[in-house]
Amino acid sequence: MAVFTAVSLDDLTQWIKQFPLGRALALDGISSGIDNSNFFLTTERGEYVLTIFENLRFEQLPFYVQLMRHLAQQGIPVPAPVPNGDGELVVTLHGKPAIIVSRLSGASQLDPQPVHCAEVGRMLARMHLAGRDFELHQPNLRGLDWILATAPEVQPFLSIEEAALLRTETAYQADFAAGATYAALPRGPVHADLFRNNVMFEGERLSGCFDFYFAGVDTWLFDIAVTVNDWCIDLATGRLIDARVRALLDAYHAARPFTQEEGAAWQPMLRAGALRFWLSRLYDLHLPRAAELLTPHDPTHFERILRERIERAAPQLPL
Ligand SMILES: Nc1ncnc2c1ncn2[C@@H]1O[C@H](COP(=O)(O)OP(=O)(O)OP(=O)(O)O)[C@@H](O)[C@H]1O
Ligand SMILES: N[C@@H](CCO)C(=O)O
Repeated sequence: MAVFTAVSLDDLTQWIKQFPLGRALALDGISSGIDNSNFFLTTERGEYVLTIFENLRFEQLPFYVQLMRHLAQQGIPVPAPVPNGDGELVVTLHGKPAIIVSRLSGASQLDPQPVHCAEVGRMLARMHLAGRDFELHQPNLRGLDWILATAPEVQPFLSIEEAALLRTETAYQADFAAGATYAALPRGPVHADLFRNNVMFEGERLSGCFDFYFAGVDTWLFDIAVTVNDWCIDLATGRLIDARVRALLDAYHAARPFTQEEGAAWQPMLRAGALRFWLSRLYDLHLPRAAELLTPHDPTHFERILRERIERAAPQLPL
């Protein structure tokens, strides 16, 4: 279940009048998702998604919502937020921040083939380029600073082997991020959570991506590493599947060519992407928020991926 705030069609009768969407005709709770309450909303004007934010506050939302608007305006297939009559994108519903966005067509592709990975790579490159002139700035809130602050908090819950891996990898990433190669990497707004469940396909064509609530400014390569670590692996072992990696990277490179520095940073960045999700999953498992309602994701999946990336070289970036 993933509707934490109950909303009925009756609740929307007055509320929806602030939007240029006509009357609300149907409202269906969406069962997937672990952070927010989401509903498919049909109005006289079309199909939308209503999101009520359960954890993010008003002041935390402009970066994410404006970024979606900016990207949608540039033709990237992301949900477009609908402004109300006063031009506001985030409004109150049942005392919580809420938005209405356009509904994307398609369905998740949970068994991706190289053709799907190529679509994801092409879209990610276009998204990075389209974000270059986005004016708001927020760092990646799950970046290195967060990793360095959070690792000590989970250390007491770990086995000796896990604790050693977390310590050595955190030190490795801090060292890598202090170097000249890292400093030269191109940066901008990144999605930072572009997993299979956040992308829609119609057949072999990518029809959209969503869930921008981990977006922030970081290196583009970090975003690519996070994406490859989910789309291009054998889920059971975490091992990279070369044909998928090649397809994703070649398609990305065709739209936004990689730099020499990115080539040099690729292997460490794949490790950074794995470390970030291993740590957030460890944190959610061992230090859940008081109001956490759903089962946390399995951290050992990303521990396996991290060990794999350390032990086995990944295909190089095309340069
Ligand atoms: N704009 C959209 N168009 C079509 N479907 C959408 C849209 N936004 C969300 N959905 C659907 O709602 C589901 C939940 O959305 P989302 O993943 O953003 O929720 P969440 O609670 O933030 O999830 P999580 O944090 O677990 O990824 C998605 O899996 C998707 O099926
Ligand atoms: N993609 C994250 C969940 C938050 O969206 C994970 O797999 O840990």
